[in-house]
Amino acid sequence: MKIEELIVEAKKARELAYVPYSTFKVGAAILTKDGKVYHGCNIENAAYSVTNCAERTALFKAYSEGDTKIAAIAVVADTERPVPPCGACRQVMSELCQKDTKIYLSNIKGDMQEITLEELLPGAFTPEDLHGK
Ligand SMILES: O=c1ccn([C@H]2C[C@H](O)[C@@H](CO)O2)c(=O)[nH]1
Ligand SMILES: [Zn+2]
Repeated sequence: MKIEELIVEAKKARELAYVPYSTFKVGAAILTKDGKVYHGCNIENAAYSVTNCAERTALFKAYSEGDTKIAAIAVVADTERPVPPCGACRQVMSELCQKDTKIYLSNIKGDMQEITLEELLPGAFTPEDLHGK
């Protein structure tokens, strides 16, 4: 699957965003190494802090189906620059994506930025830190 196609899938996912509070729709699409696509959108709540971002929705969907090998993730929102994931998503992506996972940030007007996990969250807290290895 081409990058452009994965971004189209992220745009489709974005249309399902549940955003009554911010009205800010975000979509994400994951391509697994087995060739499956998972979609994710942001899902808000009247108790604002339990909102789930699009990136985490997509990753949790893949993991909860046993698909943990992530080839690529694309994220899209209607932003001036390619949408930057929030800190919580950067932390989750640093653990649930792999070193070779391709990460594509994009926006509705068609800008795209490819970024690495290390660039997203340098010095992330890792399972190795937790276990003192
Ligand atoms: O990369 C991002 C940035 C923000 N949001 C969501 C969270 C909230 O629903 C809305 C406004 O912050 O956008 C995402 O889903 N992904
Ligand atoms: Zn986030």
